[in-house]
Amino acid sequence: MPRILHTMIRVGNLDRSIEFYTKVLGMRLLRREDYPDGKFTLAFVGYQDESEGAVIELTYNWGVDHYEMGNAFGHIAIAVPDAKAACDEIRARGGKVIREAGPMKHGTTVIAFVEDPDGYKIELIERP
Ligand SMILES: C[C@@H](O)C(=O)SC[C@H](NC(=O)CC[C@H](N)C(=O)O)C(=O)NCC(=O)O
Ligand code: NI
Repeated sequence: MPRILHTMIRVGNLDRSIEFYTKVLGMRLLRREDYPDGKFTLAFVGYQDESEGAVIELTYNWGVDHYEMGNAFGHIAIAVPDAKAACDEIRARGGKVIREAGPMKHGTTVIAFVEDPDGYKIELIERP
């Protein structure tokens, strides 16, 4: 049965991103690998091992500290038991909440949005 393994995002500062995904969002750094021939480093972060759940692949191209975000990519979604409490905790840990918890526009699902250090959007979806 195929399954989603990871979503890859390019980041401008790997340590900054690892710090955010582990310390602010509570993920684990699962593995980090340098590819000197390609001048890039990969770091995988997530809540479960890669054999158990989808993860985020942080790609750092050496010397590239900024990417144009454009308007096509949407977000990565995380399930949380209480979206408001999650926003409060993320703020307390220094994270940036860009959309407070509440029912989504045109719908009823309770969501919130957080922005990562590069400006990628992380959606918190309330799943009690
Ligand atoms: C169900 C949950 O996973 C969602 O992502 S719905 C969130 C909702 N999405 C949209 O409105 C998509 C259309 C929009 N025009 C777009 O291109 O992003 C959303 O972002 N709602 C915003 C809000 O504040 O509720
Ligand atoms: Ni979504």
